[in-house]
Parts: sequence; C-alpha cells; structure tokens
Amino acid sequence: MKSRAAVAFAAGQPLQVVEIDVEPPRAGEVLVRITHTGVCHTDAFTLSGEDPEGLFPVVLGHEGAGVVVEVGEGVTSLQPGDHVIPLYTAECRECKFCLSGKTNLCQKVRATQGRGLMPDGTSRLSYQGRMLHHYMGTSTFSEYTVVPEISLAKIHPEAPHEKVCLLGCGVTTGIGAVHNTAKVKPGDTVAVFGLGGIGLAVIQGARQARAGRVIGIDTNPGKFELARQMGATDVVNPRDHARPIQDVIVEMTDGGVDFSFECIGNVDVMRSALECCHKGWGESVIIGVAGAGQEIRTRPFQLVTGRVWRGSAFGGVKGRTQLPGMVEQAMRGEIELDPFVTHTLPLERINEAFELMHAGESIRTVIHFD
Ligand SMILES: NC(=O)c1ccc[n+]([C@@H]2O[C@H](COP(=O)([O-])OP(=O)(O)OC[C@H]3O[C@@H](n4cnc5c(N)ncnc54)[C@H](O)[C@@H]3O)[C@@H](O)[C@H]2O)c1
Ligand SMILES: N[C@@H](CCC(=O)N[C@@H](CSCO)C(=O)NCC(=O)O)C(=O)O
Ligand SMILES: [Zn+2]
Ligand SMILES: [Zn+2]
Repeated sequence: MKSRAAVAFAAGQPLQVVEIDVEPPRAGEVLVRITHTGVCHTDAFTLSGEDPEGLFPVVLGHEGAGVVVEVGEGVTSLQPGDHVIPLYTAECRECKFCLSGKTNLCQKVRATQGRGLMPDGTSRLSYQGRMLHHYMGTSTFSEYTVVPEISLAKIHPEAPHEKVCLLGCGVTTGIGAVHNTAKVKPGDTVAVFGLGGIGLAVIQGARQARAGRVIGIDTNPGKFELARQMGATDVVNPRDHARPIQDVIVEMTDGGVDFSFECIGNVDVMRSALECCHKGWGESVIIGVAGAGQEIRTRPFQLVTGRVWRGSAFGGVKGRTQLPGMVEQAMRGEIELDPFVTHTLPLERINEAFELMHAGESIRTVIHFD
C-alpha cells in the first residue's frame, strides 16, 4: 500500500515528505496507521549522523500513537481497530531479559531493530523500489508502519493520541527514570540537567515522588518558566557562574544532591551530574544519548566515595505491561501531558519541528497525519 512518510535520505539533510510503499505485515507483525507522533531529540541525533547505529535511507520517528489496521499470521494479542503505542523497547515476556525481573531491555528483536529491519531480517518499507530502513522498530514518521506484535502497547480506545503519543518516549522516559531507575523518595533532593521534554518529565516524576528540592539546570533560560510551573524549586544557568556547575550545586545543597539526571547527551555535563551528587550515597542517572566516539570521565575516587552512576532507557518501563496504565493515568490527569505540547504541525511541515527543537523554542512538536 501507499503511505505518506517523511524520509531521511541522508544524514544532515532535511526530511522529504514523499509517498512510500508499505508491504503487508508478515507473521508476528502488525500494520498500524499512525495518527500522531512527537519529535524527540533522538530523532534529530540520528538524523545528524552522530548515531553509531544510524542507517540511511530511513523512516525515523519513535514517539507515536495509532490504530491497528491489519495483523499478520499468528498475532493473537491485537486486532484491527485496537489503539496502540509503538514501543522501541519491545516486551516479549519470554527472553532472558524479560524474565530476569531486573530490566526492561527485552532483546528478542533488538539485533534486527538495530539494523533497521523487521525480525525476519527484511524491510516492509520502500521508495521507488529502493529499500528504506525501519527506525527503532517503530518508524512513526510514516502514516502506515509495520511493527512487531511484541513492540506494541494496547492502550485505552478513548485516549487522546495527540497527547499520549508522548508516552511513546519522552514523558515515559523521564517519569520512569525517577520511579524505576532512581527510586526517588519523599524529601529527596534532585538535580535535573537539561530542561527539554525529558528533563521536564523528570521534574514531573520528582514532584509525583514528593521530592524536596528539585533543581533545574539549563543553558537556555527560556526553559525556566515551564520548569518552575512543573515543579522545579530552583533553576540555575551554568553560564551565570564562573565555577564548575557541580561546585555550585554542591554548595546550594549542603554537600550535594541525592539524585541527579542528565537529560542532554553531553558527556561533560554527565561528569558534572555525577560530581554534584552527595558523597556516600548520591546517584546520577544518565538518560541523554551521546554521539559516536564519546566517552564519560571522572576520577574513580568519585565512585570510591560512594557516588553511583546509572543509566536508564525508556525509563525502565516494560511497555506492554506498564504503558497502558500510564496512558490511563494521563487520562485521569495524574500524568500531565499538555505542557509538553508546545507546537502542533502537519506531516508536510515536519522539518520545522527539528528547527524549533534546535532553536530551543519547543518542548515537543506533535505531528498529525490528518
Ligand atoms: N535514554 C532514553 O531512553 C532516552 C529517551 C529519550 C531521549 N533521550 C535523550 O535525552 C536527551 C534529551 O532529549 P530531549 O528530547 O529532552 O532534548 P531537548 O533538545 O528537548 O532538550 C535538551 C535540553 O538540554 C539543554 N542543554 C543543552 N546543552 C546544555 C548544557 N551544556 N547544559 C545545560 N543544558 C543544556 C537545552 O537547552 C535543552 O533545553 C537527548 O540526548 C535524547 O537523545 C534518551
Ligand atoms: N543507537 C545509539 C543509542 C541510542 C539510545 O541510547 N537509545 C535509547 C533510547 S533514546 C529514545 O529517545 C535506548 O533505549 N537505548 C537502549 C537500546 O537501544 O537498546 C548508539 O548506538 O549509541
Ligand atoms: Zn525519544
Ligand atoms: Zn523479551
């Protein structure tokens, strides 16, 4: 079938909105009509050419919501008409990782997903006879996309897609990192580096956890007002200080924070985020994605003296099991999504979403296909 899609033909070039061909779903696969998709910084990261797993040409997008159109052979958990959120972190419920009870990082389809292919090693997407790569197993920048059954969360049929699409990545990642990875407790002091979609979701999670002080840090002061509205008790611009930002935070907090979150993808900031943690127990969670060849550094003494470095993918959330409940939390107003949607655009104007992000003007632009 034909589908409108924004295709990334090469790194560093704007997307091109064209009509692509989408093959029917094969065994274990599902054809989904995407109604809305957010644009996450990770899409821009991969488009930039910095992603070691970046492949072109590709249909990017991994923060969507849609409706099942057709199911392939053997699919039992979904049927046409079901409302879904595609998952870039699958949940097969039978691999070693799923059964461990220790991680959300299902590995069942991860290898082929990383090669831009469906689990059988082929693509369902093409343009003028040339194969297009899938992206993160989701490719939500296409009106029609094919996704493994185990990479779809079935959600409430009345959920507003134009908002809950953000639970496909950004909001779930930030809130989940607070509850599942850091396990923030009432009264804890938290520092959040980077106040984009992820950082603001961390702030919302910290407020849910009834954290004490929540310090938002960003080099763009335009992000501060929303951060305060969402629960930051303090905001700091590193550019206002001559000293390293970790020294500023340590002084503000009588020795350091209980938890810090890096929501940028900058390895120097990752170091600051670790080093602003309290001696003896402070924990830093890396959420930001850093480019090819980048490495983190600190003095081992920082860890010897009790600070902990962790990482978090998709907020540690098991998508098929936990995401439907988070969608219902959003429908009840227990997760606030409205403040994240700063812009809405049709697919044809998707490149403007990337421009707004790079200009620091948006939190999330939601793309609609109708
Ligand atoms: N681990 C995961 O599961 C996961 C999920 C989603 C996104 N991410 C990653 O999280 C990061 C944030 O994503 P986003 O969509 O919120 O991006 P964003 O562009 O919306 O926000 C990034 C923020 O960081 C700020 N910033 C940039 N450099 C800074 C610096 N040196 N010091 C302080 N602030 C600085 C920017 O002003 C901006 O407000 C990206 O690296 C993205 O790839 C990871
Ligand atoms: N492909 C990159 C890593 C990209 C990455 O870390 N992705 C995050 C999700 S970012 C969503 O906005 C993730 O979930 N990682 C776990 C995984 O991909 O299995 C690289 O190669 O460095
Ligand atoms: Zn994302
Ligand atoms: Zn699994």
